Amino acid sequence: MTLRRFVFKSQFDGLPKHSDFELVEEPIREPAPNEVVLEALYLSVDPYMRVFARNVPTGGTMFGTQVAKVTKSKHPGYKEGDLVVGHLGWASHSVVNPDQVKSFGGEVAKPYILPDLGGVSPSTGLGVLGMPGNTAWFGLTKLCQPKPGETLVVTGAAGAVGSLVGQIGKILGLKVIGFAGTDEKVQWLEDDLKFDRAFNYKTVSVTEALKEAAPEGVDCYFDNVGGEMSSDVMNQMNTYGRVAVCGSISAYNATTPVLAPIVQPTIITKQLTLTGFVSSRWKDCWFEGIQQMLHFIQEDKLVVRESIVEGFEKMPDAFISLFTGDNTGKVVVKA
Ligand SMILES: NC(=O)C1=CN([C@@H]2O[C@H](COP(=O)(O)OP(=O)(O)OC[C@H]3O[C@@H](n4cnc5c(N)ncnc54)[C@H](OP(=O)(O)O)[C@@H]3O)[C@@H](O)[C@H]2O)C=CC1
Ligand SMILES: CCCCCC(=O)/C=C/[C@@H]1[C@@H](C/C=C\CCCC(=O)O)[C@@H](O)C[C@H]1O
Repeated sequence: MTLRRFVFKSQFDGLPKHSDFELVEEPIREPAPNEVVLEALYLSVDPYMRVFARNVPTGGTMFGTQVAKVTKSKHPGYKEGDLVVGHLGWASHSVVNPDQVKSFGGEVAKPYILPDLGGVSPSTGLGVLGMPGNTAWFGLTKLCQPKPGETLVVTGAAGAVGSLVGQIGKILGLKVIGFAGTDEKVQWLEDDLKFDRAFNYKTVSVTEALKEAAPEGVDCYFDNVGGEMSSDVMNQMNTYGRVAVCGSISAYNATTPVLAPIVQPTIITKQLTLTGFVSSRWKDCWFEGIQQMLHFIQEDKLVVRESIVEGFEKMPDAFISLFTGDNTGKVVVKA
């Protein structure tokens, strides 16, 4: 039996390329005491990989999370057939001691057994019932602290996190306005996800769109893209508005520093609160977040969409699609 893994061949320069990765194949060794053999079922590609790949040495396995099945176990906490979510990288199989698995940042991050999802696909353990779902749920509720009747803007609105943020906003009684990069995505947000309004940021002025759609002003902004769009949104915010600074994907592939209109005068005069965050901030209530999102699914309150890419060898294609906007909802690779 062999395993395949993608190694990082050269540092990214601009948009990631296929030639930045190399697929290598090697035998799968037998597990030692306290080790398990894991077979990847679904693998996640996420925008943060573009940013933090600079920490990976050339020849190192690309990092990332996956849902994997335990196929052999010599560890008392795991049995054959268990499904786990873990930082196992871009690898088709792994032989690891779960107690020693580390995230790309170097912290020990023991793979967790996927909770009972009541028949929902295990792939969602990488999306709505995992990191992106918790990012949306906790980021919106804890940092934007929305009140019913307020107006929420979300950018990257048709993606893994953004599509959930907007829908949670509707569940919480907000007026929701989304920005995404194609007319099809805009239509999906309005027709299927019931956003109050959505706009294609590539063809409209964000400022004019908000003056028209939110004349009352914006109270909460869930920022997935950064840059000029975010300056434009903040300029339309109300006094004491709250911004959850989640991501800045508009600049991840930039080769020179990205400039955007300064926002300090707006932040000061409107007394805005901007809070940057990473989802692990809520690691102590991680499973509560998953249960909350599962309840929303079971109550038919959430439309969950995945862009499933078939085949482990397609990992680079799936990853690149995040930056070309080819995905809608969560991108997952089915091994
Ligand atoms: N703080 C945290 O803990 C976390 C932060 N994030 C951040 O949230 C954001 C969304 O992540 P995620 O939901 O996983 O990814 P998405 O599923 O939203 O995929 C990325 C999307 O970003 C949009 N995009 C790409 N390039 C640009 C650009 N130049 N300008 C504007 N939009 C662009 C594309 O949609 P379109 O067609 O609309 O352009 C693309 O589909 C990212 O910034 C990510 O880094 C994600 C998870 C956790
Ligand atoms: C400018 C980069 C913004 C990245 C935003 C993003 O997508 C975050 C995702 C986190 C991700 C990375 C978290 C922390 C980085 C620590 C840096 C380091 O250790 O070198 C991961 O934790 C999943 C998401 O919560």
